[in-house]
Amino acid sequence: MTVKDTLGRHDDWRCFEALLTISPALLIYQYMGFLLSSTTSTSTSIIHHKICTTFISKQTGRQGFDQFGALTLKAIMPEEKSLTITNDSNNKKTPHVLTVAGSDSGAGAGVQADLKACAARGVYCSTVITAVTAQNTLGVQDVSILSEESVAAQLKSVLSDMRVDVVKTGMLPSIAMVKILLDSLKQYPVQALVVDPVMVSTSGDVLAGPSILDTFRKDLFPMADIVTPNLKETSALLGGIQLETISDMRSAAKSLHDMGPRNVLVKGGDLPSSSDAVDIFFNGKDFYELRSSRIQTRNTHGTGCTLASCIAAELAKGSSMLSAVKVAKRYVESVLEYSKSINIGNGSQGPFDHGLKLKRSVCNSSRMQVFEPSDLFLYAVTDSNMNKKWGRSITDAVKAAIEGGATIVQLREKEGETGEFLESAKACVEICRLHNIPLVINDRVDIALACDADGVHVGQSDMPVATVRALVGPDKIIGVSCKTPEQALKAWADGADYVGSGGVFPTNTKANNRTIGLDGLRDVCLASKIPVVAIGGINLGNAKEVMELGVVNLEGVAVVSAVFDRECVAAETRKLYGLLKESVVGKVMV
Ligand SMILES: Nc1ncnc2c1ncn2[C@@H]1O[C@H](COP(=O)(O)OP(=O)(O)O)[C@@H](O)[C@H]1O
Ligand SMILES: Cc1ncc(COP(=O)(O)O)c(N)n1
Ligand SMILES: [Mg+2]
Repeated sequence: MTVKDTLGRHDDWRCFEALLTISPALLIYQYMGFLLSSTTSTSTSIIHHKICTTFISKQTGRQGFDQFGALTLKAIMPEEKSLTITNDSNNKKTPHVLTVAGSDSGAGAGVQADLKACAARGVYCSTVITAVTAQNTLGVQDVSILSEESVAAQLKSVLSDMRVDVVKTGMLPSIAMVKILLDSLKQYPVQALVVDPVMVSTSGDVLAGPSILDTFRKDLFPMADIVTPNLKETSALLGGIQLETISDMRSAAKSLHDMGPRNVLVKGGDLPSSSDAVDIFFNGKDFYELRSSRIQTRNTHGTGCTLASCIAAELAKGSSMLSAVKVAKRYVESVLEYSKSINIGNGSQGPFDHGLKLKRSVCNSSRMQVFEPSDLFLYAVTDSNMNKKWGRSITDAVKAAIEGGATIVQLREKEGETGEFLESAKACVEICRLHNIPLVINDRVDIALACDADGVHVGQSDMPVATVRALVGPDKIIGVSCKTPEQALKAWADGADYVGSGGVFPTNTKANNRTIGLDGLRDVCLASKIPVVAIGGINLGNAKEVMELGVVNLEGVAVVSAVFDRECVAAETRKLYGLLKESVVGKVMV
């Protein structure tokens, strides 16, 4: 009987264990053949995984079916040519944290904070909810504890199917729940257990009563890779001791370590005597004083949950404990600093912004509109040499172009220092925002991100569009210079928003650039799936001719010298704008 036959009829892996003792190599051989020749269902792939991990650990003394395990298999069966084992990069496992915690309706702490922290740190997060709290920035208004059966069922659903790397616990409101969790972890071991012994919310409301303390100390802590109590929790766990100094925190970390966890982090967010936020990390051997500046903000609700989730996330990615803790602390400091002035709720403890995104819209500095094809109507592209020649700053050039009617601006600064360029770019962003005109940066994705420009324009030999898109995110504008229909189609497929097509006419700004003429422009426009702006040698003398092509997708013209190599930028831009408006009236699409 082959493994395939057996898998068809049984979901019980114990029969495979028996087979394994008879002929492990044969079984693995058949298993690999099966794996390669069929699409496996979820339940059979769990069985596969178990067979493999058991076999590999028996043979090698190592845990898990990793690249090492795969190589071991190859070593056992070198003659088997069909045994192609995918390498790690193709077979990368998604780091996965399971949080076992309470829900916070205000979404500042609890499961919601855990999900956001893991998402922000690039780790998948599943959830087992232990309680549902009604909570906001004023405090906790209600707590409903879920049934033990429900918690057990949630644990089983996730752990039996989803290959969790790290479990992180938050609110565990009953002794029975702690026991259920520990039983589940015995059945489905994970790489690490991070315990945030949540007892009291920042607002002072009780989330797990004192009766749980003994279970935490005796049952949960010995299983933990790290425990992360705050000062109140540390005091409660140690019989109500006073914690006023960093030296008190050190002794407390030592006493907690004696209860069995492999590492302890005593969090000092609430240490009144310290102007820094100091946490003490103890690994049983060395103490580390982890310091960050104390951010002055009301938005600290959920810092503890976030810190523990971020530690779990870093561990799931493969970090050592100390670096996981350091990264997590730095992350909390950054999000607090970023979110210090965001304003959610009327109470004294606000949530913060894990995704580092809300501030912009709160400050209303971002251009909220999405990109419109009509934005390309009169596209002004700056040139550092021309500005130098006429003795004007980039900001003055941009202001004048906008005054004259430019509908979009691109900073194309091929010379000069990065620091200086960034400062000018930031000033231009402000000007453009004021007038609700999009600002795009040529080539320099780093500058575009640093000044929060509206987009980037890249050439064929600059950074690939798909990479730019991955870096700048879904909401920035990306433009690409294209000479051919093929390039225009690729630009669209890679995630660009518009095409700049040319040079239409010969130009001094790009002396050796091949021109495509009006015919080339028409071909690109007809093939394109995104709007096109014509560029290259366009001026008052020929702009009308370009627009009167009347071809589909052609939305406007881009100009450099025609406006910036002139004494009065605003006046020239205005003339051009008028001309374009005239030619648009009665335009016929081909
Ligand atoms: N105002 C703050 N500025 C910077 N870091 C802070 C601030 N408040 C708390 N932290 C940090 O946030 C983490 C959570 O700490 P703490 O607030 O003490 O825990 P909990 O949220 O469990 O009460 C710790 O690393 C702490 O140092
Ligand atoms: C459901 C739930 N879990 C944990 C906390 C603690 O978070 P914090 O100490 O930041 O208030 C909370 N308030 N609510
Ligand atoms: Mg706190």
